[in-house]
Amino acid sequence: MVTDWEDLKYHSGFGNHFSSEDPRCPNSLPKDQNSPQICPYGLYAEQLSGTAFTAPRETNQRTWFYRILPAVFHEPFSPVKSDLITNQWDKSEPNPNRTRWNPFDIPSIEDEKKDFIDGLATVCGAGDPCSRHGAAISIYACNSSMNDRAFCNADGDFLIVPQHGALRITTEFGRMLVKPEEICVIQQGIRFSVDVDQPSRGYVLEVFDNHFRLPDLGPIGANGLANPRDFETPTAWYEDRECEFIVVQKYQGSLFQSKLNHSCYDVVAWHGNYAPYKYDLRKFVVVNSVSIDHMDPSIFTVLTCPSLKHGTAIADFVIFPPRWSVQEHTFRPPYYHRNCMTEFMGLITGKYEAKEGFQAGGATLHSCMTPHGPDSACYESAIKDECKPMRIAEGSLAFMFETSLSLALTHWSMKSCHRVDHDYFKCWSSLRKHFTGPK
Ligand SMILES: O=C(O)Cc1cc(O)ccc1O
Ligand SMILES: [Fe+2]
Repeated sequence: MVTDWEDLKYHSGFGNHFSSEDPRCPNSLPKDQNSPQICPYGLYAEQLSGTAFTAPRETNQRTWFYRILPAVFHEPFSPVKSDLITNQWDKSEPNPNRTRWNPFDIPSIEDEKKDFIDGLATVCGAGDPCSRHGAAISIYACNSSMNDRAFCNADGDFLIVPQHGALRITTEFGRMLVKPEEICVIQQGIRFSVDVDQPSRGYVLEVFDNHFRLPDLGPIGANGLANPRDFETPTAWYEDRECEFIVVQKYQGSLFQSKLNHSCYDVVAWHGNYAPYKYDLRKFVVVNSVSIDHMDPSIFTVLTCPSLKHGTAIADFVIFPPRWSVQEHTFRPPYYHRNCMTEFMGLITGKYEAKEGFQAGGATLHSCMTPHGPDSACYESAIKDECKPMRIAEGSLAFMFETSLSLALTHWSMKSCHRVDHDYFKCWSSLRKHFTGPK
């Protein structure tokens, strides 16, 4: 069947309990119960648990699939070698330096065919999927589609930020088109395949502890930042296709593969609240100071993965969208700072206000307590600013993965990708004294 991905229908809302049927099979969802003796259309019922059975009701997440064959129908897993994906940090030398990467290479199809799985490389991370605590940040750079191959992450949830090229993502729940300036979340255990039309690149944040949720709004009130109704979840779609199909599963930081004799996208209907979603970052409602001073970037939090320490995230996903800047007699760019959290930044498009030389498709890492802030040119210009209302970051979109974990860097990111900008520290080397001395 030919799909027009631009016309796909989605369910709207964050964290809702959805009911979804492929329109080709009306009434395929069982009525009034999850496990009838025989399901409609002779489907198999299968539960996917995203939280412990006994998790409190407000956090409990699970989905019921009604599928042609249950996922259990597969050959045993065998290991797949992967040099680029890792969740083992003990081989890394600690390195507190401010690090900047020039745009990560996108492989040309003439050189080497690479799909989303082949093109996924870990940049940094901490913790461990075995103890279910930690996070990892990766880059994907690929040029071909995952034909009859699916990926399934048993270790945690993926938040995917496309930077170049749209992703056509097929999941067990249905399909979603995710373009640059949109993001998607595909949770632990959900099988998905990524198709691309052109060489493509983006960023991935993986969390092991918990699922992402919307941040609390506190005194902001009931509206603002990312509004729940703007999150979109795929609607049921299936194919009944016999073929040689491979599922690649990441488990304890290593890859394994297993063969099926059919497409794993055979879910005719599903219901539940454990489901992937996408979000258009242009819909974010920006809140900021309208009097004086620079607010902390937590006001730009789209999604947060909380830790057990109240108010402290395993990882926040924060964006720096185009907005009005109106604060008076204020140093408007980001302040100089040292942070107990670690900040990884990426640039989807345009420029980042506080830094020359930060390029779209590249990244920066400012590790915990490593000093950073605007470059010298930004400082000199901001202290002379007339502070009139003005648009900032027009046509630009930067983001930050901010984590309470202290991240270790991989050999790939520091050496073999050859993208580290060794002159990054020079951004600050022409800072000069402005001290006027005692009167
Ligand atoms: O370091 C950065 O560029 C990110 C950042 C932006 C900001 O406006 C305030 C604090 C902060 O860490
Ligand atoms: Fe910062």
